[in-house]
Amino acid sequence: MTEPFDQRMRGPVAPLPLSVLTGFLGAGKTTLLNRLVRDPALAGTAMLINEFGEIGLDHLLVRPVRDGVVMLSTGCLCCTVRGDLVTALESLLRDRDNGRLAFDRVVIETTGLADPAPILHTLMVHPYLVMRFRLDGVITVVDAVNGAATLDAHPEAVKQAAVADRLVISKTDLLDTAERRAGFSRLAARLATLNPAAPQIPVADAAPARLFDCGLYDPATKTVDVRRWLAAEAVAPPHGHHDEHHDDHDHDHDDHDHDDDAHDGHGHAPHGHAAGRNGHGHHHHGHHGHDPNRHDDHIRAFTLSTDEAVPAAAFDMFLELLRSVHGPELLRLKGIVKLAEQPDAPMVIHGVQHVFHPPAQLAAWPDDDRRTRLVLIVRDIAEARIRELFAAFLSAVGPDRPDRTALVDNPLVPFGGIDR
Ligand SMILES: Nc1nc2c(ncn2[C@@H]2O[C@H](COP(=O)(O)OP(=O)(O)OP(=O)(O)O)[C@@H](O)[C@H]2O)c(=O)[nH]1
Repeated sequence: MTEPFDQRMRGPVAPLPLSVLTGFLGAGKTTLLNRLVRDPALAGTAMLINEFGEIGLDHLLVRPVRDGVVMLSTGCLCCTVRGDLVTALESLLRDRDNGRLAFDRVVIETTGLADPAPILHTLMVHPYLVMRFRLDGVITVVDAVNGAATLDAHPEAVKQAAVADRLVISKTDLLDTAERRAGFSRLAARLATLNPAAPQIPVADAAPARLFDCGLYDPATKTVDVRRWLAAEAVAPPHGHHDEHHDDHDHDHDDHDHDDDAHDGHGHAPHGHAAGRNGHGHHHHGHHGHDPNRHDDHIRAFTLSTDEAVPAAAFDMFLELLRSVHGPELLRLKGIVKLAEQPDAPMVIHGVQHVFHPPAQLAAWPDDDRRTRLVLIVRDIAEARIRELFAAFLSAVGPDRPDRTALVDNPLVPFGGIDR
């Protein structure tokens, strides 16, 4: 049997699932959380609510039923209170360990302005927290009516959507005119382009079963579920010669029906959902683009996969180059990797920008698909460059080959200057 996420975590205390709930100001995070805390399925959930500004109104709204609500009122979670986040999580754990609080899940609601990356970083690199929590996923609330304008105006909002594991579409009840519905169709297509792997869940359907347990570890089966976690099938196949711009999209029909289950990749539906999208070969925005500098035109999701096993040292170098050269633009990377040294015990990796969760090695491949698969969400990096770099590090390329030597010797070269 495979062990949960990280075999080093074997021991008396299983890591607790932790979800990050984000979404721009006014998107409807608190409204959603208020509903969720009443759900019996979340009875054992501690909520951490980050407040922006001095007056903590949110805690008045969220029922303090579970005794697990902790307020962070020192400002924006992303920049000023990561220390507070650590302290708050540590104190939650202490209370739990001492029997003062009972909970088996944590949800952190960020402020609307927060860049979720530093929060994820805190959780991925803190030596104690990384042992006690496993990141279950990022849930991003997007307003069905105002979402598009928000994406246009705020790069943080685009990033929040791009790093999500689940997108919750709020205010769908306000889609009461043909114009709004048309606008929403475009928004949905736009979100599917930004983040094809994240199911879009109308808020009315946003039950705990569809929002939580999207991490690598599946509590239902008590095993890792790489396929569900990676959702690589939902991400568009290689775009061939296309570059990172999407201006070649000529479809204007909308195949995203958000009122049914087709978009929920959770549980048993992910493949139908993925196949439906992949049928189109690539994703399309619809025709909403009057601003050529839209933030999301800079973001794209794609997968790298190979049958070849890659030497651990070469893979490390590949990641190191990605991180050092394009860390800030590497919004998210998830993957399962076949190492040459141990091809039967794949490595699972997960990164947000330049920060990576400690890699976990699985005891065995979770299913028949034994390829290395990486899902990347990047901003302003040409997919072709990364494919080139990846190819250069595969085992077929000998360590003595000049192109790899050039890559290793000069990390600034590969994204610009390799002549092949
Ligand atoms: N009609 C409608 N209104 C909603 C919905 N969700 C939220 N709202 C309203 O939108 C406003 C903002 O909702 P909040 O839940 O406070 O949003 P938030 O994301 O927590 O906002 P911040 O804390 O400011 O970041 C409130 O007036 C809500 O009543 C929805 O699904 N439908």
